[in-house]
Amino acid sequence: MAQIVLLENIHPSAVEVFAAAGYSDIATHASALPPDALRDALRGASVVGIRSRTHLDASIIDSLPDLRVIGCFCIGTNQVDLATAMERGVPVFNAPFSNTRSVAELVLAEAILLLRRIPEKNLRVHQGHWDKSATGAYETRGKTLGIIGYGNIGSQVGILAEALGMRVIFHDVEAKLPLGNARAYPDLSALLAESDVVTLHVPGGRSTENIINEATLSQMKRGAILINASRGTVVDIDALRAALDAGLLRGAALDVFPVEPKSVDEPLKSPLIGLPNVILTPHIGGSTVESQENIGKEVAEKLVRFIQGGTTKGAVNFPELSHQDLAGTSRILHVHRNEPGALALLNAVFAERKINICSQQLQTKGPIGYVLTDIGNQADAALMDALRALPMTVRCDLL
Ligand SMILES: NC(=O)C1=CN([C@@H]2O[C@H](COP(=O)(O)OP(=O)(O)OC[C@H]3O[C@@H](n4cnc5c(N)ncnc54)[C@H](O)[C@@H]3O)[C@@H](O)[C@H]2O)C=CC1
Ligand SMILES: O=C(O)C(=O)COP(=O)(O)O
Repeated sequence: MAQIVLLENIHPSAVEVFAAAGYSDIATHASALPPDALRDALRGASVVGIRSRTHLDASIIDSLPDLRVIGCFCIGTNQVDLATAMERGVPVFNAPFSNTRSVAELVLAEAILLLRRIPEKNLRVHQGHWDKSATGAYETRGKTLGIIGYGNIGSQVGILAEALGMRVIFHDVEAKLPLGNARAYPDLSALLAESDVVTLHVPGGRSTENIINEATLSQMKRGAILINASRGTVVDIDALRAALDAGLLRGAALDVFPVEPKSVDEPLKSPLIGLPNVILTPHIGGSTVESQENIGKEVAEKLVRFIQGGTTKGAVNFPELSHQDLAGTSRILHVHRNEPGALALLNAVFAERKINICSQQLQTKGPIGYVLTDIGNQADAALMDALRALPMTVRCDLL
C-alpha cells in the first residue's frame, strides 16, 4: 500500500523529483497490469502515475477512496475517465509537449523509409537477394505531405518536412496558424487526393474513431503512404489491409493499434502482420531517452505542486488555479459541485468560526468548483468536518 504508485516503467527522473520533495513511499511497476493486479497495486494510493496502456475507468477510480491526483506520464489522457475523476475531485495532469519531437522524427524517418521501399529491400538482403533497383524508390523532396491534426506534433512534422523539401498541407477541425509554407485544407478529401504521404496526429476518442476508413482510403492518391502514430482507433485496420492488398497504397507505418499488447511477451494481433511494405512499431513514437526523462520530471513536478500547494495549472480535467505562496497559517482545498451560493456557504463556515481568510482563489469548470483558501488560524478537525458536511462539497483537504 504505497502512497505513490507509478506504472509502465515511468522514468526514474520522476522518483527523483518525489524523493527531493520528501516522499519515499513509492511503488514502481515495470509494465501495465491486468485489472485485478492493477486494483491490488493501487489500493491505498493517493498519487497514481500511468502512461498510455493503463486504463483508469470509473470503476477503478471509484474503488480508490484515498486517490488525490493522477499523472499521465505521456500526452494522451483518453485512457482515463476524466469526467469521473473530475466529479470525484481528482485532477489529472499530463506532459503535453515533452515527447512531441520524438514522434515527429519517427514519422519523417518512416516516410523516407517507405518512399525508398527500405523495409522490403532490407528483408530481401537478409534473405540473400541483392536486388539493386530504383523501381518504386522516390525522394521526399518535392512530394506532398498531408497532415491530419495540426497540433503540437503535426505542426512540428510539417516544419521538419519542409526542411527536406516537402510541400506541406494540413487539415484540422480548428483554425490553426500555418507554420513555414504549410497550407490549411479545410476539405479533408482534397488533402487526401493530393498527398503522397498522409500522417495522422489527432487525439483519440469517439470524434476521431475510424476517420481513416474504406471511404477516406479510396480518396487517397494512388500509391500514397499512410502513417499513424496517434491512436489506434483512428484507422479502420481491415479497410487499410484491403487498400494495401488492392495496391491502392504503396505502404503504411503504424505505431498504435486498436488493441495493443500489455506486456513484452504478448504478440500483437493484427491483419497487417507479415506485410513487407508495412512498418509496425510497438507504440514507441514518444519513447526516447530524452523525452522519457523530461516527461518523468515534468509530470512529477506537477503532481508535487498539487499535493503540496493545491496548484492545478495544466490539469486537463479540472478548474485551473496557479501556484501562490502560502499567505496564512493553513491552506484548505475545497472541491464542490458548481452551484449558486457554494462560495457563500463555504465562507459562512469560516465566518461562524471567526476564521480569518488571508487569501482565496475560486475557479470553476463545468460541474466542478475549486477553492483554495489560506487562513490565518490553525485549521482543526472540527473546521474540516464542517466544510466536508456542506451539501455541495465533493472533497476537502487540508495541506
Ligand atoms: N505514438 C506515440 O507514442 C505518441 C502518440 N501521441 C498521440 O498523438 C496525438 C496528437 O498529439 P498532439 O499533437 O500533442 O495533440 P494536439 O492536441 O496538440 O493536436 C491535436 C490536433 O488534432 C486536431 N483535431 C482533433 N480532431 C480532429 C479531426 N477529427 N480532424 C482533424 N484534426 C483534428 C486538434 O484540433 C489539434 O489541433 C494524440 O493522439 C496523442 O495521444 C502523442 C505522443 C506520443
Ligand atoms: O504520449 C502519448 O500520448 C503516447 O501515446 C505515448 O505513450 P507511452 O508513454 O509511450 O505509453
